[in-house]
Amino acid sequence: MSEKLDLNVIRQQITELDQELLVLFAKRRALTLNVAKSKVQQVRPIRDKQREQELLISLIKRGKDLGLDAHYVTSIFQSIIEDSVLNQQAYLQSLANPDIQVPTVSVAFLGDKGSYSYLASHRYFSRRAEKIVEHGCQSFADILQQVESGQVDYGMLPIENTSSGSINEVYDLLQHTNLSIVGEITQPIEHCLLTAVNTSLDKIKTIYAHGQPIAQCSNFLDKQRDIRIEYCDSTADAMAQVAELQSDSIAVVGSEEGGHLYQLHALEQSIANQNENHSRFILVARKAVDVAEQIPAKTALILSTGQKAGALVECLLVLKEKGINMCKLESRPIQGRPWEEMFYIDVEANLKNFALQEAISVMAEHTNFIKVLGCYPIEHISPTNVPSSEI
Ligand SMILES: O=C(O)C(=O)C[C@]1(C(=O)O)C=C[C@@H](O)C=C1
Repeated sequence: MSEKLDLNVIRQQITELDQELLVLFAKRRALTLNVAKSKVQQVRPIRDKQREQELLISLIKRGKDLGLDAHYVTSIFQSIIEDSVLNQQAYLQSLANPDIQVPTVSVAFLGDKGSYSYLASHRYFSRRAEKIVEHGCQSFADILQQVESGQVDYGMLPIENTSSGSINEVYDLLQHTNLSIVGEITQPIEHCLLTAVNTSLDKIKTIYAHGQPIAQCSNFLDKQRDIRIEYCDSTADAMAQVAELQSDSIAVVGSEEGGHLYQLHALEQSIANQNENHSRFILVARKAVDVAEQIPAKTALILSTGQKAGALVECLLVLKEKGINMCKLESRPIQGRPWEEMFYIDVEANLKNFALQEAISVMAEHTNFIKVLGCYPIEHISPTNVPSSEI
C-alpha cells in the first residue's frame, strides 16, 4: 500500500520553498545593483549578451542534472535577467537624472483603476517610485493637459498595439504638445470576457467595452451574433458599470488583473484576434531626460516635408548614411493643410550621439519642420537565445 500523502502538509512545504526562492531572488537583485555600480565606474554597457549566454548554458546543464528541462530553465532565467537589466537601467537613469528621483509621482492615464493604462503606469513605476498618485482621465487630450498645466508629473499614453496598429489620436496630439517622451513600456494585453456574477456565454445579451479592445477582439465579438455592444469611454469605465449592474446577461472586455479590482471574474479567456497582443505605451513629462550612455536609447522625431518630392527619402538616406537604425515610421495628415503629412520617426540612438545630432541637422535642410519629441531608454529587453546544440 502506498504511503498516505497529506495535501495540506505538501502545500505547506511548497509555500516554504517558494518563500525561500523569493529570498534568493531578492539577494540576486541586490547583487545586480552592485554590478550596475561597478559598470558605472568602469563605463561598461549594462547588457552583456555573451555573459548571459554562458550563464544560461551552464544553468541548462545543471538543470538537466537535476531533472529540469532546458526550456523551463531558459524561460525562468530569461525573465530573471530581464528584471535585472531593467533594474540596472532604472538605477543608471536615476543617476543621470537626479531630479526625477522622488518617492511619490503623480501620473495621468486613461480610465480609472484597472484600465490597461493604469496597469502600465503601475508596472512602469514599480521599480522607480514608492508611491503613485493616480489621475484617471476621460480622454488623451485631458492627460496631456494635466501634465502641461503641472497638475501631474507624468502622462501615460498608449501609442501602438500589435493587433490594431497605431493609435492615431495620440499621434495627432503629439503634433501640438511641448511635452517630451521620457519613457516607454510594453504591456501584454490579455483580453477576457468578464462578468460580475456566475453566468454562461449563452445568457449574455450586452457586452460593454472600449473601442480599442472591440477592434482587437473583433473575431470573437463578430461570432456573438445576438449580443449588443455598448461602447464605453475606457475599459475601466466599462468594468465599473458592469460591476455596478450585477447582471448575468452583461459582460465586459478587459484584463483579468484589472477585473479583480472590481470583483469581476473571467467567463472567457484569450478572446483577442492575436494571441500575442501587446500595447506599447509612452510616458510624457514637461522636462526631457538624459539617457545614460550605457543604456540602449530611442529618439522620437516629428517632421514635415511640405509637398517636396523625394524629401522624405532624403531624410531616410541621411539615417542610413549615419548607420542609424529606424525602428518606426508613421505618417498622419496635418489639419488645415490637405494632402500634407506629418512624419513620426523613431530611431535607435541616443540624442547625445554625435551621428544623430549631425543627421538631424542635415535632415532639417530637407524639411520645413523638425522636432525631437524625446529620447528615452529602450525598455524592451530581447531575450538572449541559447544555440539549439546546447539544449
Ligand atoms: O553580469 C552582468 O554583467 C550583469 O549585468 C548581470 C546580468 C544578470 O542578471 O545575470 C544582467 C545583464 C547582463 O546582460 C548580464 C548578466
